[in-house]
Parts: sequence; C-alpha cells; structure tokens
Amino acid sequence: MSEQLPIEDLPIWARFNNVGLLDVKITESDGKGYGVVCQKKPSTHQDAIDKPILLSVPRALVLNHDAVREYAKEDRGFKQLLDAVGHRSARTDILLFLLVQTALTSRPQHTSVGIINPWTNYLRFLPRNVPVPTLWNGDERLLLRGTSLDVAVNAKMTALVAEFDAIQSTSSTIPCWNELLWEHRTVSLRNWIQLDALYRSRCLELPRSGESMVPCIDMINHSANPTAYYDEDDQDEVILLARPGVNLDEGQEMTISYGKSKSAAEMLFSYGFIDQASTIESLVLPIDPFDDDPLAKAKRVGFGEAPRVYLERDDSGSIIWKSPFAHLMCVNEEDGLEFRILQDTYGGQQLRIFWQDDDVTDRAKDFESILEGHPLHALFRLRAVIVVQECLQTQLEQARSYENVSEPGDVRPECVAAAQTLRTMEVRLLESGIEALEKERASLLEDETVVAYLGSMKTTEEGGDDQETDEDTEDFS
Ligand SMILES: C[S@@+](CC[C@H](N)C(=O)[O-])C[C@H]1O[C@@H](n2cnc3c(N)ncnc32)[C@H](O)[C@@H]1O
Repeated sequence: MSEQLPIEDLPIWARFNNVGLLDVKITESDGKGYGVVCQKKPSTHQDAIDKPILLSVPRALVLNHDAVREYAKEDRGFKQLLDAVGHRSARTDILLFLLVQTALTSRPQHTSVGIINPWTNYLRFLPRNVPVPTLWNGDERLLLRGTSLDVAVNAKMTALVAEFDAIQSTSSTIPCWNELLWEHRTVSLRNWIQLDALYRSRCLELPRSGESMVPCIDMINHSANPTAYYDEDDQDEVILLARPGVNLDEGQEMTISYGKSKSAAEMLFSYGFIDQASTIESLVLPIDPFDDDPLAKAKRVGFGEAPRVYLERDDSGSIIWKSPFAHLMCVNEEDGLEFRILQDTYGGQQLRIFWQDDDVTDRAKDFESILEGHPLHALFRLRAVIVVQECLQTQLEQARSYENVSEPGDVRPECVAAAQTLRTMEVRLLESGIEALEKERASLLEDETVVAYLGSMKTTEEGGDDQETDEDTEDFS
C-alpha cells in the first residue's frame, strides 16, 4: 500500500466528494485509532428540526456489492478481472475492488488498467493496523489457545491464503492485471489480510442497502452507551444523527453501537477489542461425531454445515444451549435414522436423511425439534446432554491449561490483555454451562421413559453378560 495520508487532510477529500462533515471532525481518539468528535453543539437541519444531522455521505460513495457491480459496468478491465476471479461472494468482490484500489494508489506509471475513483484515495486515510487477530503475529495468535477463537482464526488464515492464491494464479494469466498487480509486486497477501480486516471492522448494516462500507461514517467508534446512529435519508444519503435525548457538547466523541448481540469472541474477531459492557455471554464450539459411529460421515455430510454447540447466558442469567448436530449424533438406525442416496432429475445423486421414514434433510438444522414428538425423546435428549457436557468439559480443561502459560515471544500487551479477557469470559460461561447440563442430566435420569429404558437395557445385559456393571449400563445412554 502507498503511504498513509494524514487524517488532517480528510476534510479536503470530503469536500471534493460532497461528504458533509457538519459540526463534527475526524481526529485521533484515545487508544481507539481515529474517531468522530463533535466540533460544536450541533445545529438543526432544515428537514429534521429535532434531528440534527452530523455527517452526510452521498450514496455514490457507498461501497457494497451493487456498487462493485456498477463499477464493473464502467470499467471493462475490472469486469474482466471480476468475471475471471470474482462472483464468489459479496465480500470477496468488494475485497477485490479494494485490492485494485490499493494497487492503483501505487500504480506503476506505464500501466493503463483501472479507473481512479474516490475510494482509491479514501483507502489511503484508513489505518494500516486493525487490532483483529488475523493481523496479530504468529506468537500473538498463540495467545488464543484454549479459547473458541483458536480454531476459528487459524481456519480464517487458511481461507485468506487460499482466496489470495486463487486470485493471484488466475489474474496473473490476464496480461494487463498481471502487470498492475503482480509484475511489480504492487500487492501482497498482507494487503489481502489487511483489506479483509478493514472490511470486517468497518462494514455497517444499512437499513435499505444492507452490508456496506461508508466513508467517514466508518470512522465512528463503538460504545455500550452510544450517542449517535446512522440511517439512509430520502435524498439518497447515508447520514449520522444524534440519538434522541442526547445533548452533545463540543469536543465530545460521537459513538454508535456495533451491535448488542455479539459475543466477546465475535467482537475480538471482527473489531479487535472486547467491550464487556455490551457483549452477550455466548460461545460457539465445534463438535465432532463419534469416531466409532459408522454413520459419522453421512451425518456430517447430510447435516450440511459445520457441527457446532451454541451456549449462551440469557438476560435472566439462565444458560441456554443448542446443538442440533449433537442430537443427530445421538440417534442411529435402531432408533429410526436412515440415510438414502436419491437420484435427482438431472442424474445427480443426493444424500437424504430419513427419520421414522420421513425425509427430514431440509430440516436437519432443526434436529432437536424433529426428535421432540418421539416417545423416547427424553432418552435422546439425555444422550445429547452427555455429549455436549463432554464437549464443554474438554474446552474448559483446554482453556484452564493455558491460563497460566507465560506469554510466548514477541507479543503486544494489548493482545495479551484481549486474549486474557476472552479466556476469562469463556471459562466463566463454560463453568456455568457444565453446571446447567449437570442439572438437566440429573433430571432426565429421573424421567420415567429413561428409567424404564435403562431398566430394560440392564435386564437384557444381565441376561447376556454377567460382567457388565451398572456404570457401563448408564454410560450407554
Ligand atoms: C469502524 S472503525 C472506527 C474507526 C477507527 N477507530 C479508525 O481508526 O479508523 C472500527 C475500529 O475502531 C476501533 N474501535 C472502535 N470502537 C472501539 C472501542 N470502544 N474500544 C476500542 N477500539 C475501538 C477498533 O479498532 C475497531 O476495529
């Protein structure tokens, strides 16, 4: 990337591009990078007397999937690139656009491809370092061991490398793009990782236009008690407004909420910080089918998404958990589960999941409710409870084993602190989760269908093999 532009020059860029920095300025904010500060008590806007507009951005500057498609209509070269390596997701198309802008800022003089637009220069104002873990160094990422982000961040790094390699290998076969992007090493994997971090940490969910990057409004920081909010007005602009009842003073930092339902792990992953005042206590963990389950592969493929356990503490302090896959893991052919390969109309084959002879493939994500009407539901639930409890226990042991490990090598104190906060929050939730599951297990063991089932199993086993103990019988559940 070419040299970063000083934030003091942003008002000039804003004026050229019709961005209204009304009563606000963008400046350094203590420990949070840049921020938006109220310059004088906001004046009222003619169209909204009681809603002072603090910042307005023309729609033409909003960057989202539609904007990238529009840009491709004007720039045939970019369309060629997009057709060759894009159209995989909105995110990758937007990152591709930003990668090209990055290259254009340090364009070798003789290249002709690529059209300069307002984002080419805006990108030069954005911070090079975003504190998200994908931009932590290898030693810093080790700090995440024992947290739910360990696997997630490693998987993300692998995905970023694969995305970048695919773009490089295909686009280097197009001479003009090879010249701009690769011949002079204008962009690198580091740029791709930076752009991914910028996108994730600066994307806003606009009420009408959906996920978008909006210049200048993306300079506003988060608070659990925000003073401002953004909206889209009838003049086709994205605007920043003071929240009703908020009295802004000169010099006061404006803040918005980045969302109330994000976990600590999501906040750290997407934004690089954890605000304990606004995160919900929740956790997502991977879960693996039993090694000795002959249907393990079919269950994984048929389920159609990564098997997970979701754990959350709700507003009243109660623990809620959910894991449709754990329920699927715990039923088998003898319970009424079946997998069939069906031929589709195009001659292809499809793996379908059947439960009690009903095709439930399209409802697999809701396998917990599928089991609900069954007479042995309590027994299936008990099996799932045991599986999930074990999963939480393993994660808790891992988290604890890294609690007092001394920090490896070259690590920044802010990364140590963020990883520590995450681990502490996750340990607390895991402990509560295990306790709640223990109570549920005890109560299910008293359920009359479970008692009857376990009793019948015991009788059968005593008849067949005198060596079996009560404990073995219980484990079977
Ligand atoms: C949308 S940008 C906001 C502008 C940003 N501060 C900048 O320098 O460009 C989001 C980033 O700002 C920082 N940030 C925002 N709110 C924060 C907060 N409450 N505490 C710490 N960092 C914050 C984080 O680095 C986050 O990834």
